[in-house]
Amino acid sequence: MLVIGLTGSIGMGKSTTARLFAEEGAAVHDADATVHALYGGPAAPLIEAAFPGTVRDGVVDRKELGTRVLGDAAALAKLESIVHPLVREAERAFLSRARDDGAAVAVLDIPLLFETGRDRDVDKVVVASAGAEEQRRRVMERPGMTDEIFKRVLARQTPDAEKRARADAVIDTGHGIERARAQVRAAIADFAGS
Ligand SMILES: CC(C)(COP(=O)(O)OP(=O)(O)OC[C@H]1O[C@@H](n2cnc3c(N)ncnc32)[C@H](O)[C@@H]1O)[C@@H](O)C(=O)NCCC(=O)NCCS
Ligand SMILES: Nc1ncnc2c1ncn2[C@@H]1O[C@H](COP(=O)(O)OP(=O)(O)OP(=O)(O)O)[C@@H](O)[C@H]1O
Repeated sequence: MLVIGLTGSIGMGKSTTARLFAEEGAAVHDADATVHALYGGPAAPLIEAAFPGTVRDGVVDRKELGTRVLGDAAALAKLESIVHPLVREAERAFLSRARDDGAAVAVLDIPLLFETGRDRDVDKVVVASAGAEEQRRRVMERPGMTDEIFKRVLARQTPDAEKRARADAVIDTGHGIERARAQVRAAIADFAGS
């Protein structure tokens, strides 16, 4: 089974690209979605203990948690030390299931793939990317997003140019779905032949 690590900076089209891989038959695991699911279950008591007042009715309030951690490097590091081991465990279980199911291609969608050294754990790295202007436009459309938060998230992420330079394939999400789909197909064909 070929294991692809899919990443991209905030708003660059990772989730959309992951969906395109799924439509080509790949088994796909989404780290952000796993985090969100954990916040409604097993991680909630751990988060409440570390960041009191961020859990309501047993579910982590992500907006409140984001406000607490995105401007505070030490708080974000503490949150990541709680969350990342749980996400890695979920990824291991997913890969084992995908192997048992006979999947030819598995995709791990990991926003912090390079930042956490996970690029070393996968066979190929795919980066979703669009221009900086398009990225800003997409992210600023989101409810509650501010210039300040956007800057802080970017500061924590490996720059897009470096991500692209380190990728085995880049998917351009700035020019519509069909162009991105063709590039996803080309990447799968290229990896299958190498
Ligand atoms: C800060 C939180 C509460 C904000 O939640 P929210 O629903 O608003 O955003 P969401 O989770 O969908 O993330 C959106 C994007 O933000 C960026 N992002 C998320 N976490 C981080 C982080 N620790 N460092 C840098 N960028 C991040 C990624 O590009 C991600 O795709 C949440 O992202 C979180 O709990 N992050 C810590 C866990 C983590 O590191 N997740 C990344 C994948 S394992
Ligand atoms: N190939 C594409 N063509 C047109 N629009 C796209 C394409 N890829 C992504 N988009 C649009 O860009 C926005 C952000 O995409 P998406 O949610 O996939 O990004 P993301 O990288 O997963 O974001 P985040 O880092 O915040 O999780 C969405 O509105 C989506 O519809």
